[in-house]
Amino acid sequence: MRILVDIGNSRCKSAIEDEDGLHPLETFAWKDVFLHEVLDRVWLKALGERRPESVHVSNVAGERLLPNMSAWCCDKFAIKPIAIHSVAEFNGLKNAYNEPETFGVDRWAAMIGARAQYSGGLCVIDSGTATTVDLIDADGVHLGGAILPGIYTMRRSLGKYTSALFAADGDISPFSDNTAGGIAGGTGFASIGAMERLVYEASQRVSPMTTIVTGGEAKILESFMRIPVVHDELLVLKGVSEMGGALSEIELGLASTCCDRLSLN
Ligand SMILES: Nc1ncnc2c1ncn2[C@@H]1O[C@H](COP(=O)(O)OP(=O)(O)O)[C@@H](O)[C@H]1O
Ligand SMILES: CC(C)(COP(=O)(O)O)[C@@H](O)C(=O)NCCC(=O)O
Ligand SMILES: [K+]
Repeated sequence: MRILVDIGNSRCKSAIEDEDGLHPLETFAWKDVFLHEVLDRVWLKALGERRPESVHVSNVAGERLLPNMSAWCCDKFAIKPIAIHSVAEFNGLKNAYNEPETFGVDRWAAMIGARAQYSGGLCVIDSGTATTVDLIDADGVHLGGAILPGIYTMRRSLGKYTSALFAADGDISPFSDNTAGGIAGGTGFASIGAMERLVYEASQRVSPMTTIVTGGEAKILESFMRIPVVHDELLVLKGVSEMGGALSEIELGLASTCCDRLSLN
């Protein structure tokens, strides 16, 4: 049994993976919490008497959360989480970046998760703190992607860079008679409109193509976009599972050893 983790710039998503598949755990906005309290409550409770063989992590939040998570895992499980990385090629998926390690590992995991489930051309949209759109042809060649602010981030940036505006998370409708509604609608449609245009551009290059949406804003995109999309909340974690599963026993043994604990002995 393994724990799979997706640390984004705002929230931490995780799941237990056992012989029955993936069991998603409670998502939390990690900047607002004491990590050990959340992990005690969420992970230990879900595990019961069980302990994971490994913890695999996709992390795009730098050093802000993972070191504390590692310390907690060493303390509770005597294992160190294994961070996965973007590489040039995995299971026939070819990274478009000349410097593959600079490609967001959550994007890489999402594409791998998509390819594990669908064949043919794929357009993968991951909308969270940032929104990313990545295009893969039927041969597994990644044709590149686009990055824009997520809806939540657009709203907060208006609050930050103007005197009179604020972050407004209301209903998305195109025309409003008040500031909050105007911000909610404008930023919502900025994202929805950008997605429709980028999916159009994608379909001019790759056809037929399945469009998959994931991330905290995926429900909004799914309900407003005027083109068929598949919504998969677990896309990144599924990719983490694929990549973690491909590590050799030796790599697993070395990487999951809890170094701090060993050095104490
Ligand atoms: N406290 C919070 N901080 C940031 N985002 C939040 C918070 N609470 C809810 N959200 C929502 O969660 C979304 C982030 O989704 P997610 O895909 O998990 O992002 P990331 O992978 O970038 O952490 C935001 O776009 C916003 O709608
Ligand atoms: C684009 C991202 C910030 C998205 O992060 P998220 O919204 O999931 O927190 C992340 O994938 C990242 O830091 N990427 C590195 C740059 C790149 O992919 O080109
Ligand atoms: K994202």
